[in-house]
Amino acid sequence: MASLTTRRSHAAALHRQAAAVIAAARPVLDRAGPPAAGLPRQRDLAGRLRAAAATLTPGWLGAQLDAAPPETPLGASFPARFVRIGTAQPLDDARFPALVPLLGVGHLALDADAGDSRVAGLLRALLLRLLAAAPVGSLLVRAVDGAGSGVVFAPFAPLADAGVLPPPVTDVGGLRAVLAEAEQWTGRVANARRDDHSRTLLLVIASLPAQTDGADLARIEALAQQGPERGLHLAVAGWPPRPADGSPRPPLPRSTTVAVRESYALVGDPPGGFFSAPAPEPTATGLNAPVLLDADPPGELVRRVCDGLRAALSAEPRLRLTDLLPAEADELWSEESADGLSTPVGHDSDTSVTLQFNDLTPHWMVGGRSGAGVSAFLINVLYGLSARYAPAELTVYLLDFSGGGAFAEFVPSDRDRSWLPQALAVGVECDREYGVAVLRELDAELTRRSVTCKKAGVSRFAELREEHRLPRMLCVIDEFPALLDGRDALADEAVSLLESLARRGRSYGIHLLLASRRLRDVPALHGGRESMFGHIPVRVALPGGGDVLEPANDAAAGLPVGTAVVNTAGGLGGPRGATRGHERTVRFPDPDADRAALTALRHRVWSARSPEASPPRVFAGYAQQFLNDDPTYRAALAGRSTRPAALIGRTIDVPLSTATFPLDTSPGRHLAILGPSPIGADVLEAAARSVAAHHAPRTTRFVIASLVAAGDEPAAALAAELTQRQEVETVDVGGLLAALGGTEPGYLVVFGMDAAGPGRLPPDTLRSLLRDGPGRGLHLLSWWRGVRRFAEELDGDAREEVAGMVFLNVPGADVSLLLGAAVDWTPRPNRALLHDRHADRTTVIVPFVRPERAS
Ligand SMILES: Nc1ncnc2c1ncn2[C@@H]1O[C@H](COP(=O)(O)OP(=O)(O)OP(=O)(O)O)[C@@H](O)[C@H]1O
Repeated sequence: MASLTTRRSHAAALHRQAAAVIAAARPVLDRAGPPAAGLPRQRDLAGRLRAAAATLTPGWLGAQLDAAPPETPLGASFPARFVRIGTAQPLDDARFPALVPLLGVGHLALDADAGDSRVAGLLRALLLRLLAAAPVGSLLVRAVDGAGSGVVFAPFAPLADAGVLPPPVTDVGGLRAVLAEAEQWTGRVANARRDDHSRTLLLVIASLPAQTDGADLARIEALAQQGPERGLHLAVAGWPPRPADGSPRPPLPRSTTVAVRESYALVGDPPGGFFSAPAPEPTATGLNAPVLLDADPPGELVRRVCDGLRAALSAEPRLRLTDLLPAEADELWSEESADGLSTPVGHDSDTSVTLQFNDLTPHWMVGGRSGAGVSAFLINVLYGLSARYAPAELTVYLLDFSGGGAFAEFVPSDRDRSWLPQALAVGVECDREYGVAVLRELDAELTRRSVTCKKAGVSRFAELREEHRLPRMLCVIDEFPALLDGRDALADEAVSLLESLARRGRSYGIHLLLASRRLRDVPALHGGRESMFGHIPVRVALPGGGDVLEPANDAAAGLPVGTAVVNTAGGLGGPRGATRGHERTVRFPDPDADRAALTALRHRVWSARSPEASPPRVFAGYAQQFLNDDPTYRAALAGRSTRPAALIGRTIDVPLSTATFPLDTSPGRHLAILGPSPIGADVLEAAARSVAAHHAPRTTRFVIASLVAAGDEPAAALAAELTQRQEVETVDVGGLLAALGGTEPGYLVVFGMDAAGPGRLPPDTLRSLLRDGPGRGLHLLSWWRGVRRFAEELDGDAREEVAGMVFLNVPGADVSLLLGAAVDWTPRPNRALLHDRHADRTTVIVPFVRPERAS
């Protein structure tokens, strides 16, 4: 980047030049008089205005973009006080470029949004001119495209990685994040010494997102009011917005307005000035000539400029992951964790910046907008730690709620069998239930360690380590706010577990690394020491992640991708300009750019594991579960089981234990699977097969009936398989009615029992089977497609008569009604709710499905 002094003197020269041109143009305009002054004079005037425009908008700022591509080098025409937006055409044969003042002066507001292709084209032309003219890296752009899902800015996508123009935001949440960043930006520049005033933020709004409300619009207006002196400028399409509540919005403060008409546009007066001559008084008439807006620049030209900017920006040497790892020659796992864990997270200039998980800085929180590199930062930290600390020194739990699958590389897969030996449990696309199960496990470990500490009479982990070789434990939770979502018992439990770990973890070597891209949704982030976040001293703000810092700390405003503000004092700021020992801005590497090194390191670490090491326990939210893979089922098949039980699926806990429903002799020990989903047939089939496996061959019998088409195939397959081990009878509805009154021990397995027809199941027979059957070893396993039919057949006594229920796609309200208690359940694919009335337990499970459903 050119030195500040050179740039400043270049800017001053251009400014002097521009002032001279304005001075020269004024008498020309003054002499011109009203447009009726005669055609030759107007042609002459247009000629002189063309010449003035050439001086005011040199290079990219005024070039014809559709003609031969400009050869002008990038970054050569700043400051861009004026920029061309089109061609004014007072007469058929008299034209001159239409310029508006923008950077350093005000804003641009177009009354149509980018749904009008001319507006979209103009925004792209404007953006191209400004990006190409500005010294590389000095102009940062934030883009909003509510109606167009971001397509307006698609040609500029290559700039995202360079940090110049992150992917456009398209919803109201994104708009608010961008506004917050712009507000921080204006605050930052207001506090800055003049030297810091070297970058400009341009906010381009192609269209406002749906649900933008009055408060958002007021924020845009306030930014427009304060922006020009503070390095913030706006180009807003679709302003004034059409009022939803009937109150019209005023023009955007300090802006040049452009009214888009059928075949041309009208340009209003620039902020603080008039186009009309001051005779006798200037009047606000705007530019007295229709303007053809600049057309969409050729894609090839945009590509060339973006590539040029990327190349220029990457001229600064990029950090590589290997810069954060121990030197190749060093042994793996050479560090001890008694006093803490430490790893470099990036470089501040040439100096490596190291962070620690220790007594002083026990927990970290990372924030950034989506796409800002949150996953990249976490991956760097995990590789940095796993190269330095052996599994005996460090164990990690990884929970990913972001849906990004960033931790998938740490678990074995078909393509790569390696895993991270320090990882104990990994939740890929987690459920909250799984997250809470992991936190419970950590909390239990914390309690165990506190007892050990008491016994040993010590209060610090480092002292405990002198007696016991315990590893430090790190729990990384990507998108942790997902755990706190919802106002239910699970969210309450998650909060209290996180609080307990945040408060007490430091003394017992248990650490949290929390990350999120939507921290603005988390209340109490700055609630002081009494809040859980008050116990998280290390704050890492990536681009758009200023929320992790104290509200008055604006250090993260305008960070490009690949950089982060690292603060070890809970996000606290301090006087700008003063050296802040607790806060550094670092560059960090993109691990994706170094895939080969990453894979090599993972294999090295994996190969160094102990021969007894087992892979981490993995919970993949999307993974289906099959009875044949279940350890409890296998044990039953091998004769290692005691009591008969129906196996329904896998519980969402750390070991993924089998969800079972024991079938003992208590009245009501029957299982009803409820919901229209055809998975009901799968669950019933698994339940029946697993029950059969619990009995020695030829010691029980099954009566199987399928009353619905969706049950025919599973019923036939079940019958075929069970016949090999037990006595099996397949019956139709008549046979079923007879079997209901039977007394022999065994199992009635009914697919689609609701289809027996209203009133066909004799109530007394059914009730006596439900009550007395288990005592005689007779159980009913059934799938009902509708909860209502089930409740009707059982005459309102359903929950008394049938102790086990599995709910599939049944709404939470219906479940609560049936169970007579409020239940927090939202039906979703690959999940079911298992209720065992006798055990007083209701759990979310992953139900077993038939192997044919494997996806
Ligand atoms: N240090 C870096 N320098 C340059 N580019 C980077 C850097 N870190 C990450 N990136 C790039 O930024 C993009 C987003 O990175 P990453 O997936 O880590 O972000 P994220 O915040 O987790 O995003 P998401 O919300 O999509 O999960 C990727 O294309 C990545 O290659």
